[in-house]
Amino acid sequence: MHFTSSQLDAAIVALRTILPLEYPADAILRRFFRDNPMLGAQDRAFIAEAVFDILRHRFFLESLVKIVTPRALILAYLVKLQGMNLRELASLISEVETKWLSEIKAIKPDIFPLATQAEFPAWLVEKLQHFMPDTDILDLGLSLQKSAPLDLRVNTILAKRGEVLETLKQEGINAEATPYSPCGIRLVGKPAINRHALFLSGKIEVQDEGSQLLGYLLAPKRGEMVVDFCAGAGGKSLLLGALMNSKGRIYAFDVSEKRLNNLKPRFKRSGLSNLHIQRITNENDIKVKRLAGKIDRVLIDAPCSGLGTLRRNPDLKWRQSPHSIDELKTKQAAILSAAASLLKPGGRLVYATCSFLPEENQTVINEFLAAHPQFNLLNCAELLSQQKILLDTGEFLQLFPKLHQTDGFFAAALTRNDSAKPE
Ligand SMILES: C[S@@+](CC[C@H](N)C(=O)[O-])C[C@H]1O[C@@H](n2cnc3c(N)ncnc32)[C@H](O)[C@@H]1O
Repeated sequence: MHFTSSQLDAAIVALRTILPLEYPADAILRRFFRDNPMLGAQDRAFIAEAVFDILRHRFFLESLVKIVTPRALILAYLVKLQGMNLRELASLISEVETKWLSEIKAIKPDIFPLATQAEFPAWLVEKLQHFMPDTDILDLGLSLQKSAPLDLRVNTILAKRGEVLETLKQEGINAEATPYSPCGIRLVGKPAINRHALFLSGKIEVQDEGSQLLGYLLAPKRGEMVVDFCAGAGGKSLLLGALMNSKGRIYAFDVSEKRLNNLKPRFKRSGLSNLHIQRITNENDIKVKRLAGKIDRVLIDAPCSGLGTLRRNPDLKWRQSPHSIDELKTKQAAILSAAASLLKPGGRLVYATCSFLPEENQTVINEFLAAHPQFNLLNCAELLSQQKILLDTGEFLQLFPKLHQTDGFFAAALTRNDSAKPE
């Protein structure tokens, strides 16, 4: 790799801008690129990769550095993670830096405590130790230090997966069908897919395979009434619409106008006509109450810590805390309880998070079931096998990057007993 001093300087400024982590790293980086239009495509690619890799390995890199500065982190990254040798850097670094970098060259992560090796903050290791042995914590941490693949969802309203794979192949884009999701494609590498004709024509969307499986777990049928309670930018609403062949009605609810606005252009591209996008003020909004007992399928993609997406959002480790997780638990329980009241007897509800913490997952579900005896748990492995998806993680769906090459999703499926009257 030919590496220039201007690339080094730009990466240092980018990292300095991001490191306070007051906002999501990807949003700050996007703004940084907007404010620095003179950076070329190669510079941007280098900076983005360096910044995210440094965040993924920040605890290790910081333990190699005497005084933590953006420059020291980038130099340690180049030598330790990019394997750059000191001769390549000679014209860019001082004598003191050369000496320090040669001293750290042989240091391996395994001499450090578990939290550093796993790249988890101490509070998270402590939480995980309640239900996982240290070897599993390390495995989980290591799997989340890798960068995530780019997964696509074929919009089956407009295209077939085989056709899309063929088109990508003809263009030299290396891609394969995902192992579980019937409409998923996994790319090798990261081509700029959002400028591709398949994307612009609505035939494909970017969506992690794990996220796609949530749609198959809900399995909405044509003509049904469906609610995507925390629709956000609508990744899952669009999949639900395609599974329903655009027949029936989907309400895409969210409290965030901004996120719902991001759904609008995607909806336009999708060829769907059955999506009703509605902002709600909170989970008890009158728009929600009006639909009580009328809905066949409810998806709750709950606001969560996002720790299962650390491959993509490594900065979440510093943006979450035991306190924020306590607050999320309360919010998740309130949303689950409000959204469940929408369900018709015999209907299906899927509660999902991209977290691997039981307190955001099993605990929320178990407490809900204890307080709402008219709801029963359904077995996720059986529901998926009804969709011809052979993936058995037990009664809950629980996905891990190391085992499934997806983000760390959790899902539970519930049904309301036929005999129960809506609340
Ligand atoms: C995990 S994100 C959803 C992502 C989205 N389903 C997708 O596939 O792109 C959680 C969403 O919950 C929304 N949210 C937070 N509190 C809410 C509430 N009380 N009612 C409905 N949505 C809420 C957030 O604005 C956020 O968009």
